[in-house]
Amino acid sequence: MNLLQALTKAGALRTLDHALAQSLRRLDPDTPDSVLAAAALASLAVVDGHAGFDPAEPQRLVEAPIDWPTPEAWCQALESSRWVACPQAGDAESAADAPLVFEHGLVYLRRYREYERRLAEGLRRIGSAHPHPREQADRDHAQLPAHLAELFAQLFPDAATGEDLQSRAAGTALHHNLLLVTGGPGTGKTTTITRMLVLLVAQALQAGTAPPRIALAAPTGRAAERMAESVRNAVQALTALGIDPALCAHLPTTGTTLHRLLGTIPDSSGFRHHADNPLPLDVVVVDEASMIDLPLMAKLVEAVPDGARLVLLGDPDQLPSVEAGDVLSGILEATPPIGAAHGRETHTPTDAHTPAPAGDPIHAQPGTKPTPFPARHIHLTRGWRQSAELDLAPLAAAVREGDSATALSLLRDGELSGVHFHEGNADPLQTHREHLLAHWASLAEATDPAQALANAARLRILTAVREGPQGARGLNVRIEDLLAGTRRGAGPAATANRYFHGRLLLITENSYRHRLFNGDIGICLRDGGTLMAWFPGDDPHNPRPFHPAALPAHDSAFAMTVHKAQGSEFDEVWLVLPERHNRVLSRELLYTGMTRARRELHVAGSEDVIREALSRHAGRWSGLGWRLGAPQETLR
Ligand SMILES: Nc1ncnc2c1ncn2[C@@H]1O[C@H](COP(=O)(O)OP(=O)(O)OP(=O)(O)O)[C@@H](O)[C@H]1O
Repeated sequence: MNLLQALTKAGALRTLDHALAQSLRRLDPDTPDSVLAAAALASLAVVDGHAGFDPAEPQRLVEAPIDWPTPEAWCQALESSRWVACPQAGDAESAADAPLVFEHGLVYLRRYREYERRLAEGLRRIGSAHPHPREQADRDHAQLPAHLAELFAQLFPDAATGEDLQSRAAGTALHHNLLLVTGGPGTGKTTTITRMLVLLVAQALQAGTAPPRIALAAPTGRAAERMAESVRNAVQALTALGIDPALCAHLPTTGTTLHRLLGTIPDSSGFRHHADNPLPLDVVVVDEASMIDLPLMAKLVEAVPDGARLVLLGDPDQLPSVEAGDVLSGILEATPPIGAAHGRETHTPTDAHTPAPAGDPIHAQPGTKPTPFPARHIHLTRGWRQSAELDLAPLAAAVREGDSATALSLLRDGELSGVHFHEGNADPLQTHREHLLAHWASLAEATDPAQALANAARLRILTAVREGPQGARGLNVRIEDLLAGTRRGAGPAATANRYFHGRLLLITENSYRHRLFNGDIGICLRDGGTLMAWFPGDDPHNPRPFHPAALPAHDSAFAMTVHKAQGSEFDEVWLVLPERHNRVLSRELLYTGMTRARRELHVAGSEDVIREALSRHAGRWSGLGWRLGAPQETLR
């Protein structure tokens, strides 16, 4: 049995992966089996979130016992195949007639390799333009013109200590066009960026130029809404600090999704804004950057005009994007954080104003220094969001570090306020039925869709997996059956009566036509005789109604996977882990699930599964870090 047959027999491939391999075989019957299998696996890798596939570690993609070729033999077959391009340089476009690219140890579908190349090129373009050439000598706020230095001190009273990373971030942002601000929940990313925006406005007004055109964006509607709300709160706090309200008035008060920002085109994955029709903006601030996949980030970066700023905010310890990429990790690999950041690398770049000409960082001539990636990164570590109700920080830190002994002891001690461990409980829907059901049943009492959507965010079951007894799909079916039982004159089972008053829905594919996107959550409400599904719109007070039959692909959302919950927060989270280890479990998954909780966290799972999950990283295959010139030791 050859490799492709073995993969098919093991059920490892999707129809699409197999079809790709078969079409190459039809075009050239002499194509070696290992090349056909690599094509199928490169296609499969994308749905698993990878940019490409590593023939040296096929077991990471397919767990079934397969007699894999040796990496050397596989690489050799790939390099000599007519279907596989092996570009000479990371920034060279690959041959259009080869559907596969083999580069730096990864086999890519050409389209994804090109996204990666274009993204790297776009990031370098943004980062290497200097916002204010005449100020290039100014390295930090200490050298700001007096009027700005005064405002800076007002905005960042702790700056004088020299230890305050928030002021470092803002000071850096004044002089660099590509900035990454990372940190866990509540470390002040949005607060810092709001203050930085005030500085940029003041800088422009002082120079007698128009205030910068600023956009706040995020990958999902909910995340965009949360970001705008945080900015509005931060602005309020500034007004209280005595900052001139006229400056704050130039800041945006609403957020938008990346799709909306770029301008969706019905029934197309292209956008209205691109390199030839760039965004009419001077500053683009994007939150939840860890959720952005490779194609979307490439399109965003290409649409950022020359000379504009791009600020990416995110939590690098969260799960990578559901779709192909792990883009934020790749960028961070090439951009170590500036300044002291507990437990992380410290690095103060000396290249702050070295112009960074375009060029291949990897294949530079011997003796020449690779061009440093022209981005700046500040990692914020101090948690500012004090909640008397939920003391999550010590647990989140242990999970992030993969320290299962500490995580388990914190969970078992029960001393963290708001954190509850249901050890060995595989079915909270059984053990805590009344409490959980009371919440979902109450959703049917709302008559106002905006209120119903807000209430829905009070509690959520989050799962690691979709299938199986602890999977989101099975739990939703059971919850719907239970709810059908609680409704008066329930009639047919909920499963038969798919759309019922109070049903929560989760969109599972992007629909540009509806402006509904993967991960959006809505609620079915009956108004008179008509049942409509309501989803958040641009204005949180005015959700948009859809006829359920007209919706793009969707599921129920009483329980949902942690992956789908990225970018959302819920007052009470029930994190339900599978009984047995599953390869999707990782420390990033647990960390992301736990940090979705605002007031109360319940974890249901066993010691073995938690230990196993914390021993694994949710790493993805990606060549972005390498392409951006990351040092070998920082590449995952
Ligand atoms: N320097 C500061 N001084 C006082 N309070 C601060 C400071 N920085 C942030 N905060 C407060 O901490 C809270 C969280 O800040 P912010 O929303 O900016 O964090 P974040 O990192 O963007 O959080 P998330 O990732 O959850 O969106 C806010 O209430 C904010 O007012």
